[in-house]
Amino acid sequence: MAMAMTTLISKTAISICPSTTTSMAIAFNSASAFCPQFRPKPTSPLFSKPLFSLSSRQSSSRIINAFAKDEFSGRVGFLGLGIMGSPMAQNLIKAGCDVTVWNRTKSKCDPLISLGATYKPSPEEVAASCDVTFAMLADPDSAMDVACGKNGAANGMGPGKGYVDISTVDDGTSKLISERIKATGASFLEAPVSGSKKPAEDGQLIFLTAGDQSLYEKVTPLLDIMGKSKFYLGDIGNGATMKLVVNMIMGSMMASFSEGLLLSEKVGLDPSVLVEVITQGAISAPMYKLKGPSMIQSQYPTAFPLKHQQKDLRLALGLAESVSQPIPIAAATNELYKIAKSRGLSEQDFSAVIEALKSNTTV
Ligand SMILES: NC(=O)C1=CN([C@@H]2O[C@H](COP(=O)(O)OP(=O)(O)OC[C@H]3O[C@@H](n4cnc5c(N)ncnc54)[C@H](OP(=O)(O)O)[C@@H]3O)[C@@H](O)[C@H]2O)C=CC1
Ligand SMILES: O=CC(=O)O
Repeated sequence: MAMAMTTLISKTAISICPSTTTSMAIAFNSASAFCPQFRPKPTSPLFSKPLFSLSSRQSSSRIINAFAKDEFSGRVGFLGLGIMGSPMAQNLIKAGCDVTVWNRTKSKCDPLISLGATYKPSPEEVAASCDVTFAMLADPDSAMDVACGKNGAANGMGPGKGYVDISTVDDGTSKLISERIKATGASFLEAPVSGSKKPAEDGQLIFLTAGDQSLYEKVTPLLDIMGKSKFYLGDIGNGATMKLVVNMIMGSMMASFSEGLLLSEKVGLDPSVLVEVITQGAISAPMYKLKGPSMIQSQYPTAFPLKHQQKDLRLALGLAESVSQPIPIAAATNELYKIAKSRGLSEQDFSAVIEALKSNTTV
């Protein structure tokens, strides 16, 4: 399994052509055919990337491939317009894509309709009217329901179409959705994202994709509008599990950071100084500087809802169980998020987990 993944990754890496001015120009002209106002993101000369990922700039050869095949005429569906789905769909519209939207709570479609999106009253009708449909749903149940339920997207899928599920779910759910979509003759790609509300707004997400490689290639220009990089990880399930491992680590980091902030305060240190010290050292992570100051003020403006972080920990525990891997730190962390949920903090940012460590929750 590990061997197979490595092979795939290196094949992907080998297939990247070096970007030249000419090839980039051809690529961007082709992308413009899909989304007329498509503009490449400026790339920093200092930008560094892992060997096996594709930054927007490097994937120019794939943009050419996608349009040379001309299998999609460019109608893009988007299902699920929450914290993440809304800005992602907005970026597609702003890039000039022909976007059709649906959301369970219809009012969340209105700002996108104002920007030029078309509305359809069910996932089935979105899928039927689009060439590729993205889905950004809360959890495994909603992802399954929107894809495979009554009036679900699968009913509108068929040969030549593609379904890209970007929700964070477990590999089992992703495989079930894939089977249902592929039974219609359509292609399926799982593509959960790393990066939160702000990266979604800024088109700076990281896509963790797996499934039909031809669909990956076709939607490359769209992923490049919404994100800064993407990984193609091979078989269905690999993207979902990579996302769960990343979020398992993130949840534990936040819990540990919370303990540190509270301990420093209790022993008479200034927690803001702790944040500065961490920021300058080897354990620095953008998250600490971003969330620390508001956590110290007991403010948790929602970027990544705490209920979703707990869902990801729960799914990571299931994943670890399936391969008998002990993850005691994640297990303890999950309990902390459950306490936070029981204190009514589900809809707040996941940094509100710090409240579970306080004797009296005041939020
Ligand atoms: N926020 C973040 O920082 C990140 C989130 N993620 C993941 O992305 C996904 C979406 O997250 P986010 O946008 O933050 O979440 P939100 O809670 O803001 O949005 C969830 C979306 O799912 C829809 N939904 C929920 N339940 C159902 C259902 N039963 N049937 C149909 N639709 C449903 C909601 O519809 P409605 O509006 O009607 O409630 C909404 O569109 C999650 O899997 C999350 O783990 C990944 C990376 C970052
Ligand atoms: O899933 C959350 C994120 O920040 O990534």
